[in-house]
Amino acid sequence: MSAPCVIFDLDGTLIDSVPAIHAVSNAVLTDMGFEALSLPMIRSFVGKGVPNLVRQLLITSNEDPDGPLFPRVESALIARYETDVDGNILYPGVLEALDQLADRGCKMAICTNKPYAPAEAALRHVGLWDRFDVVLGGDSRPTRKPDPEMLHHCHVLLGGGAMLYVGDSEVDAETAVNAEAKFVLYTEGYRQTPVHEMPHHVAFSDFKMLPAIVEHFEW
Ligand SMILES: O=C(O)COP(=O)(O)O
Ligand SMILES: [Mg+2]
Repeated sequence: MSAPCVIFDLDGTLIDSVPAIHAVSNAVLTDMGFEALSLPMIRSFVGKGVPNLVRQLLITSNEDPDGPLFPRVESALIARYETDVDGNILYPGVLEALDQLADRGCKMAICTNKPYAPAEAALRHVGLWDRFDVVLGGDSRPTRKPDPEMLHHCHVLLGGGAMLYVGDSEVDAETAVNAEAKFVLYTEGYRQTPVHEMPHHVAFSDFKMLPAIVEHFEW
């Protein structure tokens, strides 16, 4: 069988981006006179894109998520999101795993709910920008995950054929179910649900394991 395409989620899958999102969120909140929030709390807001993050920041700050503060917080957050990239940290073994998958002939893509521009900035920061054939962000398509359209579109842009989707969260598992895609769960990201309660085909905790999972996947 020819090498499958491998489509990756970004936040909590290839990079630990919560330190960056935490710093950006707290800079925006404190600039506006609100209290800073803890890192675990911010982590629980990541996975559904910027609109959800902004809503959660406002709700936690006792503000109306549908009120006039929404666009102000959203634009302040997006402005910083692209520049404050230092807190994006590559998970161990990712580069080596991507090298091995590329050597095996796998086409690879990113399908993230993070908007495209900060996704590009984070990928450049960790040295991954030139590793992917396609990058789609949360604002690249009319809808975002868990709507399957984004994953389907990414797959089409890669040229179709056998495909594995690799992600860390409940949103990714739901997207894979909606897309009827084979889902490989990275267990060390931001999920809040026990692994056995998340629909997945294979789970792994160390990127060293990923090339063998792709090689021996039972279709
Ligand atoms: O920005 C987010 O909310 C999540 O991004 P992800 O889809 O890469 O996990
Ligand atoms: Mg994720």
